[in-house]
Amino acid sequence: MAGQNGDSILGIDDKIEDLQYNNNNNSNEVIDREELVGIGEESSACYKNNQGEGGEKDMAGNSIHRSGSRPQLDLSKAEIQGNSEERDPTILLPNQSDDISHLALDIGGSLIKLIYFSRHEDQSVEDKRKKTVKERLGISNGNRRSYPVLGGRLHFVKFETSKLNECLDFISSKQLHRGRIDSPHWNSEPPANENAVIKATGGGAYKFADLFKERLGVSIEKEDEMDCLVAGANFLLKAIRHEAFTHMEGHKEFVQIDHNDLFPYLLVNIGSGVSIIKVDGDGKFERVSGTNVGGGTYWGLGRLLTKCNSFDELLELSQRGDNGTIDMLVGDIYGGMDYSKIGLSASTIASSFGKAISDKKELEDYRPEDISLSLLRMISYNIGQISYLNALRFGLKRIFFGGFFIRGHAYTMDTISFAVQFWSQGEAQAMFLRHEGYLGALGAFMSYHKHGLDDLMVHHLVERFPMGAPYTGGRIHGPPLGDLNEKISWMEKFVQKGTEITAPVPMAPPGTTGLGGFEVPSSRGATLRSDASALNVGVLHFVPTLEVFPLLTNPKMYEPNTIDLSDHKELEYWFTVLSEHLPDLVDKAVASEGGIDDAKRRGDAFARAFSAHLARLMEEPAAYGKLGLANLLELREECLREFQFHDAYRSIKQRENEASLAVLPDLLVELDHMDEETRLLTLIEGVLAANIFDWGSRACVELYHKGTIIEIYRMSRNKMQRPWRANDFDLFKERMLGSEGKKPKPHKRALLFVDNSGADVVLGMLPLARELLRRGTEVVLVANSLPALNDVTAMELPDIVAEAAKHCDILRRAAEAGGLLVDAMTNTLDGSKGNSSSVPLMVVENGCGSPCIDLRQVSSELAAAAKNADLVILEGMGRALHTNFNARFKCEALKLAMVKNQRLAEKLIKGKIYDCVCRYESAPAS
Ligand SMILES: CC(C)(COP(=O)(O)O)[C@@H](O)C(=O)NCCC(=O)O
Ligand SMILES: [Mn+2]
Repeated sequence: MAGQNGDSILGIDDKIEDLQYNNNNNSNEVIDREELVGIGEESSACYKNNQGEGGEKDMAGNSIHRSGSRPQLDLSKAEIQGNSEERDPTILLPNQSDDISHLALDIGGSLIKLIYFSRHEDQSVEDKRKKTVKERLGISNGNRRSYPVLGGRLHFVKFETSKLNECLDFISSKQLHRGRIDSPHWNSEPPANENAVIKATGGGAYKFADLFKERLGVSIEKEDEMDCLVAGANFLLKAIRHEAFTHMEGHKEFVQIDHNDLFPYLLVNIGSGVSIIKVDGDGKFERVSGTNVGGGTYWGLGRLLTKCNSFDELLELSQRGDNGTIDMLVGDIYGGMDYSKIGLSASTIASSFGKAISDKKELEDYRPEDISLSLLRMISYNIGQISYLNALRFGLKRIFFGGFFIRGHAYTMDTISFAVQFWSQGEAQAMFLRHEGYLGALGAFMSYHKHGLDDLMVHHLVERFPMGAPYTGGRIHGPPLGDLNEKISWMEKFVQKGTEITAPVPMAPPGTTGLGGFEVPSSRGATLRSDASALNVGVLHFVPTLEVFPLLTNPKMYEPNTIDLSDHKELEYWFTVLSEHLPDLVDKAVASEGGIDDAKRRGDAFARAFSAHLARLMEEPAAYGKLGLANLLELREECLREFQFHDAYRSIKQRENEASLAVLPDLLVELDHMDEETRLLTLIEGVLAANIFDWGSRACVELYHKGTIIEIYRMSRNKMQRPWRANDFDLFKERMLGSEGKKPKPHKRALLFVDNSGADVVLGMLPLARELLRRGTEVVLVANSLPALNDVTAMELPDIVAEAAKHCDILRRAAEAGGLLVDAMTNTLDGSKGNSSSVPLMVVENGCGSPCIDLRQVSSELAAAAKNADLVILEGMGRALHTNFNARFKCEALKLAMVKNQRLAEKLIKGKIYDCVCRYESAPAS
């Protein structure tokens, strides 16, 4: 191994230095095959699948504490009710013991909407290191509330009101009614059952109160329906980033709502009937109008006229309808012509169902499809028009539509939008809500006192889309299934249905006439997913410890994603990349769990689940909110965790750490023999070169089969000559070393967002950190909270630092000062007990478990560390390119990455694969 046989770590005298990168598509060969003779064995030993190594040990052999992102659910005795081959079978989880804190219901005329909150187990381990870091960073443990707010998840479930018993069974089987309702302390024991109270709104809260008492022994506390609708809408609009969207001619676009400029607005809730509410603030509203022609009318009339059995079936029929056979159109009156003088196209509906007067036809002569579409258009236009007239009445520009009538149905939304646009001549805007049907239930939920959720903000909420009940849109009740065997067999049985479902996305090109009418409904796909809206609602995770990164110059304008996936070609490309990577990822994941049969089943289930997500998003990219590459990469990690793969690259990371730590001492010696300027350049080159160790890049993974870690590292260093494609090194050098004899002040505190394990962190970022420490700058290493690909985590870093510190005084003293060596180190370089005169080296977690980082949601630890920082260093493709490439900071920023993807290199830096980015941005003038 290099360093051990006398070769220079930096590649001087390197015997493979003449080897060239070859950027041809199929051959990312860095190392000539002949040169590889003799290293094959070592190579495969380094990178072979670690079958049979299922242990959960860290580098030091200690057990790893897994901070799983979900508590385990008891799925024993879970069963499918009825025929499991049915389209929407019901699954009950009789022994599920999720820790339910609050349950709220909206019992409407057609549907029961149920929301419940399950707490996270408090898994935070407050070790000595964390305590020291907290002390250093001045983070107090005091809570601004008089009672704790723990993280947890909010689940959304619905039932047909006609099947109330199913709802009661569900509540009972999951013991939702025995929650810790109104307990001032969430960790106290549940109250006595006989006093249990459930908050509920909607007419059914009155109608079915006795039944709830009889069946569940709980009292229903009724909440006013309008209060609840408004509270629910206000909560969603303030707390969920991608909640409201416009939908015009099949095009969905999320609208950023400014919390300080939300009121007044018009809320139109389309349930069985329609309520039109002017909202002026929290709890300040007036029901200004309404109409009895609503969802109930569509369903009621539709059922009579078409003999459909369900609302969804009726809606599905409309997808194939042609309302022109039954509606009287302008063209029917004007001999096929537009009535252009008043802006009406020939296809505009002059009179809904108007043709039925003149035709000598009976009901049976009309196609049910046409009737359904005609009804849908009639009701949607009418609601849109009445809503607009009310908006006009009060001078309101924004109209939010909610209620389960909409069901995420593209054509319904287009029709309403069209009516608002047409009558307001573009002055008013119709917006829709992703949680459209849950406003009332959410409001009832918000009415519980002391759950402490009222002042939660956007950054406290993370929406996840686990596989399970909501995904297939079946009547599968309960939270997304918790995990393991039942879940896997569920996946095996049902995921196929999930991928078969066709989303209500526009299939036909936009077809307006320009004169105020659709020629063809632009959003009518061939088929309609039966339960469109359920698919668009995930599980809301409340993470009260998340904060906005304080060093962002303009958090409101901040967009983490660099690549715009609304470009369909781009979307297709990245979907292909992720799909093609899947078999390799599954191999690694299964191997990380010892390759046993259970792991293989889980691996298969993961692959199906993730592919189903991709298929779903390919159909409707905005299904889960605004989609960026970072979301896709995070979704993959979440999906792995869902199938209990907590660290697929664990063994690989461990090997790479060990190999890199073995050569670190030699590297440090070499660096120390250099003058300041050469050293700084060498350090930055080192970071860029070592970023080649990326198991998420197809090209890099191919490389690893051709060389050992150290060979690849040295080769990469040798190819690291400047100019780099984006090269601000001279600016950075001037800031660090000064010019014309002037010595600049060192930075006070630098935040180093580290990326991959192994050479990347050990031979790249740690030596850079050491240089900063040497200059008197405090260094905070910022690492992932949860594993993602081969990224190093905050939990793993202290051991790595401790190992490195054994051979370096600067690191040792700084690590001691930063509380990293509390009990990890015994052998110091000089055998002495460390003194803490050094500036500290600290480690904080970033709050995420993805290769990218959204700086709107970071850990409170990181937010605290940022307060005194004057330099941010973002490293790696995920953190510095896919996300944050365009982010602007209040302090200086250095973005370092090797571009390990040809397409990204062309797009971002007009370069080629393996080009490097060194972007330095000075602090904006204050
Ligand atoms: C997942 C990654 C962002 C990780 O890169 P890193 O942040 O470790 O530098 C990157 O490997 C990536 O974008 N991979 C997909 C593209 C590809 O395989 O070419
Ligand atoms: Mn990485």
